[in-house]
Amino acid sequence: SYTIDNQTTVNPLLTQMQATNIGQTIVDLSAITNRYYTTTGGTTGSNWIKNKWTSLASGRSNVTVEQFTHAAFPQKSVILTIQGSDNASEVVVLGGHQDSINTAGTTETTRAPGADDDASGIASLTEAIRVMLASNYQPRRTIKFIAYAAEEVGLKGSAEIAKKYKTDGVKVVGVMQLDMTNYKGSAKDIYLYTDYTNAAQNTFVANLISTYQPTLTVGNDSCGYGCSDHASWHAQGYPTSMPFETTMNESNPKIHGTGDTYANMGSQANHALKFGRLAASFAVELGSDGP
Ligand SMILES: N[C@H](Cc1ccc(I)cc1)C(=O)NO
Ligand SMILES: [Zn+2]
Ligand SMILES: [Zn+2]
Repeated sequence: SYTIDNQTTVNPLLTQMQATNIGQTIVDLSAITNRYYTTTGGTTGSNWIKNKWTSLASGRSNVTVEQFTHAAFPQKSVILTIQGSDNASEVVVLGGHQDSINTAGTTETTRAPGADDDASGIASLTEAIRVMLASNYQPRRTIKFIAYAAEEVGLKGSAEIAKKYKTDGVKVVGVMQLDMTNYKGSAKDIYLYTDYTNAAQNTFVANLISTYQPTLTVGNDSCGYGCSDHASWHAQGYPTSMPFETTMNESNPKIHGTGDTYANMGSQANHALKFGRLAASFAVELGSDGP
């Protein structure tokens, strides 16, 4: 049941979240030459996220950060887990992908900043993690934040993780994907994608926006293919949602090349803040439900 009843917990978190923090994470990640799944930059990016999330988790006994070793490639996904209290067997997943690509061909030295695609999603999630942990929030369900490896080359990281969770019988009650959150290319603020997602959960996400960010406008669109990691979870039968930055037709033309930079998004992260706040409200509202 998608009840929205944690305003006293959620509202203070949203006011603490800052676009400048999100912007700094985008700058730091996009400074790496590339974050391609087979280069040293791809490993550097994975380690950067691990170190960042580990520092946010310091002092919290029920929070762990791990790197997930993938069978077929060197870039490791990063998973931060906030262990639940009395409903810990039910798991809420929020993710974005850490890898970047230059479709002209990505080698060790090819520049692929990936500021929007998808440093912005990782940065939105990181700011949600920061305020949730700083406030000592304790969920009843378990909450996992995942920085997926190798999305650009066929959703490889999320496919391996989602399959493992299904095989292991993990009860994932909801998944949110943040892929590209900082390019404001369309009239409305947040577009909820309707393919490879769950309609009931999408309605819940729309209600989260109207409850916690009432000035924002919401639209719908569809990709027409498995356009990001939510499709990996959907394929395993889990409920997913993908709030996206624009309509399909107005998507960021600079992605997958040297032009996907923070500067080309106005050197600010105001759009990404909306998605970070949505992630925090999704995590707390779903994470606070008992058995
Ligand atoms: N294909 C996706 C980007 C992408 C996703 C959705 C839409 I609409 C437009 C573009 C990708 O490159 N993800 O990393
Ligand atoms: Zn991409
Ligand atoms: Zn992407």
